[in-house]
Amino acid sequence: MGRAAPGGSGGRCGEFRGLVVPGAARHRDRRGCAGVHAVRACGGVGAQPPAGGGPLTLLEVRDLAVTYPGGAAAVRGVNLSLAAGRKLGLAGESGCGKSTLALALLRLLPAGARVGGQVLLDGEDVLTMRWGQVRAVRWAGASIVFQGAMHSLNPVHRVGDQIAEPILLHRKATAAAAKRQAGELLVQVGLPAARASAYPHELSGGQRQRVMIAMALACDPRLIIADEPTTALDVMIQAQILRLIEQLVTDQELGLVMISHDLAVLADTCDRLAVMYAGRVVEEGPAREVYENAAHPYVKALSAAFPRIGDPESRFAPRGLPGDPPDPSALPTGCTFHPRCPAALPSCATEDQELRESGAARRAACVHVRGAEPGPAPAAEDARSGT
Ligand SMILES: Nc1ncnc2c1ncn2[C@@H]1O[C@H](COP(=O)(O)OP(=O)(O)OP(=O)(O)O)[C@@H](O)[C@H]1O
Repeated sequence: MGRAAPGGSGGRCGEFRGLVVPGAARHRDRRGCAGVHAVRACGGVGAQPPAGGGPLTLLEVRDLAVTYPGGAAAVRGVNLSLAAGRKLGLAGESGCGKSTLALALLRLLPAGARVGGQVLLDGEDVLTMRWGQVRAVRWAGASIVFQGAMHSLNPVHRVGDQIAEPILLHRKATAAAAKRQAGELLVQVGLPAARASAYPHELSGGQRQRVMIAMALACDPRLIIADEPTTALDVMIQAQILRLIEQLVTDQELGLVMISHDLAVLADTCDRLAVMYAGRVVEEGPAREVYENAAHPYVKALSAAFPRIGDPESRFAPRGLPGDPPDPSALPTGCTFHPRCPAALPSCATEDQELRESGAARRAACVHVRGAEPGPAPAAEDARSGT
């Protein structure tokens, strides 16, 4: 494994919420900067467009691996690709490595975590950028919305000030301009601008999550990473927040990586779905197809665990998956799912499986999937056509 992660910042606002997508040819800017020059002026670094002149892949994750001190292999060889304006869902049981992957994308892992592979944002490898460069470009390219807004917002600062802070820091805006923009952002996420003067405890859970989304949008990112953004919310508010995120992604042509343990939510919200088990992606493809017709036994079991409207059997008796995910510091040999797999063959205890084609723009890592030879992740453009 490669590099040790620099110390993660647990700090608030300007310290921890984003990375610029450098050289963004189509970078939009609503608040003071324009185009690639603006990205540079705001701290970004330039990247050349692809030689063939094809569409820019917004995010490309290559062979990403993360091991925590003590040997927990939390992410193992993950490849993902995302184009602007597309939504990728990342699912899996608790402990399968979803949040670790999200933190690795933004170089927010705790000190001591070992990271290997590449995280390319518009072609620039975030993992090899100088630390100062990463800090310099945070917020304006990619930003993250964490679950549990109450814990992410500072309870003693007004929400408007918290939204304005990254604008002040990274846009070098005046206090008056940052305040005005914070109000505009609140309106954009469906709250009155006057709520800027509220403290977090004066808002409902759904309103706080809207504030978090406003903060994530503060510096015009091109990529949003939403880690369980609706976990603590009731179903009605959850639906509103999901629609809001979807609308923002579509209207502003952002890329979205949404993390959830809830396959049904991801199938509803995202174009593509990648399901992780024990640190690896075990199935990937068009979201609704993967959810409704999974190829991997783990994904089949996971999707059967959710009740479906119109399917009385599943509605009244959603099936669980016996057993627990393995300890990432003592993974089983062969296919890591084999101890729990209802379809395991004797060879699964010794032979690992790589992702291979399991249908149009679909891949799964299972001995029962008899597709083409294992290959790289579909390119962003394939991902577009696969939905
Ligand atoms: N700082 C850490 N040090 C050591 N191990 C860690 C650390 N953070 C996470 N892990 C381990 O890495 C594995 C993956 O954890 P991670 O939080 O990424 O999973 P997850 O899929 O996001 O789970 P959840 O859905 O519960 O948030 C787990 O086994 C966890 O115990």
